[in-house]
Amino acid sequence: MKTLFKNGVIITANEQNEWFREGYLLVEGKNIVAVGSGQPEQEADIDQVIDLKGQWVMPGWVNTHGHAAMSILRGYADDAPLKEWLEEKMWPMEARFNRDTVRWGTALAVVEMLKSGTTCFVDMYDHMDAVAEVVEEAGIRGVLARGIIGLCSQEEQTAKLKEATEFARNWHGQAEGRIATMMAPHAPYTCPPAYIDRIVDRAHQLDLPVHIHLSETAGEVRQNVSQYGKRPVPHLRDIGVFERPTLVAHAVHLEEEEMDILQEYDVKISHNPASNLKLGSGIAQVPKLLERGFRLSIGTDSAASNNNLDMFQEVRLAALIHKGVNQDPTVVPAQVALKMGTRWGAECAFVPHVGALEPGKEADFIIITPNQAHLQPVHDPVSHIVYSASGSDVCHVYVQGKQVVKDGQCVTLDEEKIIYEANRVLKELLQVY
Ligand SMILES: CSC[C@H]1O[C@@H](n2cnc3c(O)ncnc32)[C@H](O)[C@@H]1O
Ligand SMILES: [Zn+2]
Repeated sequence: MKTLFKNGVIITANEQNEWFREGYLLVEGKNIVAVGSGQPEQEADIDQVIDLKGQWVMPGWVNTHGHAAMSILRGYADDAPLKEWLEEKMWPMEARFNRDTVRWGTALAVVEMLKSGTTCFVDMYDHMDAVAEVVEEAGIRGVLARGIIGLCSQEEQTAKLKEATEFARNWHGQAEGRIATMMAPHAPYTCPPAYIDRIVDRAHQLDLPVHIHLSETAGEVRQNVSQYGKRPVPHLRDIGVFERPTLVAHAVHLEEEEMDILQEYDVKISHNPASNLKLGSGIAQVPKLLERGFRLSIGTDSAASNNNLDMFQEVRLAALIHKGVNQDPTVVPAQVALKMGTRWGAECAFVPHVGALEPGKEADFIIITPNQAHLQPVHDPVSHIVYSASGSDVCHVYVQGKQVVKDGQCVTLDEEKIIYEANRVLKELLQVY
């Protein structure tokens, strides 16, 4: 099946740094087969032609860090620092989560993400079979890992590792290739070094990347130094984590030598500005990292610390906050922010076959209607996407060439039922609490 999307404004961060052009996108099955300016030379063998009438087409956002099921806890505990928020609020509630809680919390998050233009998300959580089933049904793309907290007995550690391994093995490549898996020790402060070593060994055996929280707060860095005599980056390097392709979340508190190490091992970074602000964790040194050549990505973290999953808002924040902090409006320009949310996001999530509109990539893209007061007049669509648009401007979403959002509504999931079920599972949680 070949579908031609014509008369659009094609917006993408390509390697030539051409940002947009009036033209067309040709999709065959799962893949983009042609992108061009003006009209295609011939339409003879095309099955379906969609006239975009000037609408904007861009790659779907890649959200490189989150915990989807925690949307159940959105607004449950605000205005607390990470340690207290985790230990006194999140972990006691999560201890009561079951497969059903995770299923409906994740479905709620996936509807929110798809409707706001995210076509791929990275997720670290528990009951991951339920997450993978939602991904399969929704038609979204997911890079999924069973998050492992090792503050428990040897027996429990072994059981968690077995579960993570089975999940990673069973689901990698499933859902027509839309699911990829990783191994995810939660953080250096929740996993003893010997346990991280075992998890990384398993990642080697399965040939999978590693995903881990890193240096989110100054407190955890201090704890790492007093417990292990090293800051978290050399600590993880010495355990051997970075011998695997690794994606770290946050990376707020880094010294120059730690940046050197991350660069030496080509470690990928997910920048989570809203969560870092809301939990009072700090602000990552994004301009410095970009200057060093890191191809950074952006993540929302969970709806319990953000408190939404709209990548337009996250990308806008990433573009704005560093200008203010550094008193320099030239840092993180709109084009770089767009790359972080799309092409570089895909690289950091180890799905380089998406994240851009070019032949050879899979057809994960979104369509935005620019005929709205807040998106007019148009000097530069990239500017409007980063600084003016929001998730509610997304009309249509395609993943692997298949439409999953039509006229702003998710066509693969039943939003009304999901909202009902999410409220039901929350009520059940609160009753036993
Ligand atoms: C073991 S599943 C994932 C685990 O991570 C917790 N979590 C959520 N947000 C954060 C964050 O910003 N830093 C560290 N850990 C976080 C979540 O509550 C789950 O327990
Ligand atoms: Zn997290």
